This record gives sequence, C-alpha cells and structure tokens, in this order.
Amino acid sequence: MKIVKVKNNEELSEKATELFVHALSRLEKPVIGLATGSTPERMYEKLTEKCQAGDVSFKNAVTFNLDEYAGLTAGNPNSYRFYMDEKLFNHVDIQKENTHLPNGLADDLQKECKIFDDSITKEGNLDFLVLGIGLNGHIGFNEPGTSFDSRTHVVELTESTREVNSRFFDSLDKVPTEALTMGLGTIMEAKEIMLLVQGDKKAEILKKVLHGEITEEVPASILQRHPNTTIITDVTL
Ligand SMILES: O=P(O)(O)OC[C@H]1O[C@](O)(CO)[C@@H](O)[C@@H]1O
Repeated sequence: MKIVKVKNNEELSEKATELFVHALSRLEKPVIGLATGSTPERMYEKLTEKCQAGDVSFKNAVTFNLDEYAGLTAGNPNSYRFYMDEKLFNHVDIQKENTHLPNGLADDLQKECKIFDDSITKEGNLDFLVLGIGLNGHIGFNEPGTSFDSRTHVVELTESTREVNSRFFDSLDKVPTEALTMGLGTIMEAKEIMLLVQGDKKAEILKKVLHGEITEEVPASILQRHPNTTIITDVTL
C-alpha cells in the first residue's frame, strides 16, 4: 500500500482529485467505484469544478456506488442516490443511466445484490475505486466479521455505525437498520483503490489497517493484500 501524507482535508481532496482525474482521463470507458460519507465531499466539489471548466469529462464513465441504505427513496436526502446526485451527478456531464447504486427499494434485496454484482463483473470490474473508512474499519458497509470473500450483500448495520451516521438524520430511530453493500471480494477485484482517511479520530483504525493483523475483524485490513492501493491521509501516524 502506498501512503500519501497530506496536511489537511483540502490537500487530501486535492490529491484525491488528481488521482481520480488521472483514472478518468486515461481510460476510454472508465468504470469507477464511488463512496459517500463526509470525507469525499470536497473531492466531489473539486471534480465538479474541473468538469465545468472543461478539464475533465465523465461522459464515457460508468459508476457503481459502494452502498445504499435499504428502504430509502431516491428523493430522501439521506439516501446515497440523493447524495450522489446532489454532490456530483447533477453537475457533471455523466450519463445518468451509467450511474449505478444498489436499489434499496427492490422487492427482493438478495436478488438486487446479485444483479448489481453481476453488472460490475460484466463491465470488466472496477478500474478505480474510491473508499472511505468507518471508525471500526468498515469499508462500504462491510462491518467487522464480514467474510473476505463476500460479494454484494444485504447487511444489518451495527449500532455504532447507525449512531455515527445518525448525525445526518432527525433521530437515531430514523437511521435504517439494513443496507446493501459491495462485498469485500467485489472490492478487492478493483484494479486500483484509493482509500481516503481524514481526521485524527481515525488514527487508531488506520494504524491497525496498515500494520495490524489481516483479519475479518478489521475489514479494511484486507487492503494489505491489494496490489494497487493508495491511502491518502492527514492522520498523524
Ligand atoms: O467519510 P466518513 O463520513 O467518515 O464515512 C466513512 C465511511 O462510513 C460510511 O459513511 C458508512 O458508514 C461509508 O460510506 C464511508 O466510507
């Protein structure tokens, strides 16, 4: 794993944008994996600025988001579809039909996971994947204990993740209890991964990911086995 140490969130977003633009520009039909959360927000702003300035284009890109809550409509401001539309898709030249998130409203969620995972495989897997990390080491919504071989699946969210994410909801009981997420096996098939880790509250988990045992108890520790991962972080190590 390559580490790029930066001073703050602005520099992190700058570097992340650089790598993202490089991936978008070098491929004829880039297949990109996307994360939500607070960490990549500034990167999406910068990508929007660059696209509007004509410095980069999403017109041939196909995107797959890592995860989505179960039970929230696309119009719900807490759904990840809403987040992506607001923060990126509505402002760049991407073709909306090329943007994919797991459908958390599908009647049969297991079947939806299989369809989503198969679509990634059909596109030849992700060329470039943006990841954030949760305080417990989750990537996507793969909570501790998730199998390293997992494909896209339905998860029950841990109380700690629901509590952390409740800052976006009116109250904790409004946070869905389930989500759909790309599996760790799906994630590991990405050709290039960029993990963004922002803020010293993530120092402890980042140290485990970098130097700890590779264990399903720390989902992101699997990245030690990935051949092309860059971690961009402002965490004091
Ligand atoms: O960037 P944040 O807001 O710390 O989130 C970290 C991770 O947690 C999630 O928001 C899920 O809880 C992921 O989507 C994200 O990668």
